[in-house]
Amino acid sequence: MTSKLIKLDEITKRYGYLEALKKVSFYLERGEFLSIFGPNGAGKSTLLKVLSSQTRPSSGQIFFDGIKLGDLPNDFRRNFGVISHQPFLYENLSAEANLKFYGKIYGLTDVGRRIDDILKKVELSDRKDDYVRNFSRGMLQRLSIARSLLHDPEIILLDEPYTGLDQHASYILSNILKEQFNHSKTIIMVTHNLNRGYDLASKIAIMKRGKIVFFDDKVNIPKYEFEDIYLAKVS
Ligand SMILES: Nc1ncnc2c1ncn2[C@@H]1O[C@H](COP(=O)(O)OP(=O)(O)OP(=O)(O)O)[C@@H](O)[C@H]1O
Repeated sequence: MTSKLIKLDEITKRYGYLEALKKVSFYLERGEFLSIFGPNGAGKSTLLKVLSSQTRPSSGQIFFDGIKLGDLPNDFRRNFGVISHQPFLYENLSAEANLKFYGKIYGLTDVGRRIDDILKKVELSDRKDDYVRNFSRGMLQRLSIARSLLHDPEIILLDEPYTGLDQHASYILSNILKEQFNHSKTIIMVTHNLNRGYDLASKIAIMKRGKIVFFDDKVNIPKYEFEDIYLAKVS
């Protein structure tokens, strides 16, 4: 086992003539929390999609634990929890039925206990029998967080997870992410919220026009300087 849990080697992603990612390289060790910032269109979501195998890179290699993505067994995807713009929930099922469905896909044996625990964490226990079609946007997002963490994944990828969450729900999510980080999960989060992203992270990346233009340990970046660094890198 290598300490480099995730390694990207010159990842390029083209959509026609547009290069959404241009030779992106970095690595993360197990248990790190990387926050990725950058303006609209910088390639942040594309990077997460490539990492979660939702789209293939045009060139370059991704390694997990030293093994090429293409050489990993199919069930390797179980190691991922992905929170993206799509909730991946069935509107005509209750919250609990949705989670049971995912529990079955992941072959979880203790699904009842896990569902109770995770619904408690996202504060939806009292709505577990309600149809998802009647959920507000923030409740959908909370259930989507519950769905993505139900199988206790090693690697958590989040694309703007605070979108649609009110202050209390944002607080709940931050606490869940801190807990996951304390349990040595490896986390990559794309966010426009400099403050929150900085506070949670152990590493910081800034992207611009498909390139990583800044990548460093948070300990090297005083918080009071971070906004200036960000603005200088993206302008
Ligand atoms: N499926 C696609 N087909 C064609 N172009 C795409 C596709 N997905 C993304 N792009 C383009 O790739 C570039 C990077 O998009 P991406 O969504 O990765 O940016 P982003 O940094 O996540 O932006 P935002 O902050 O607005 O979410 C953009 O120019 C976008 O228009």
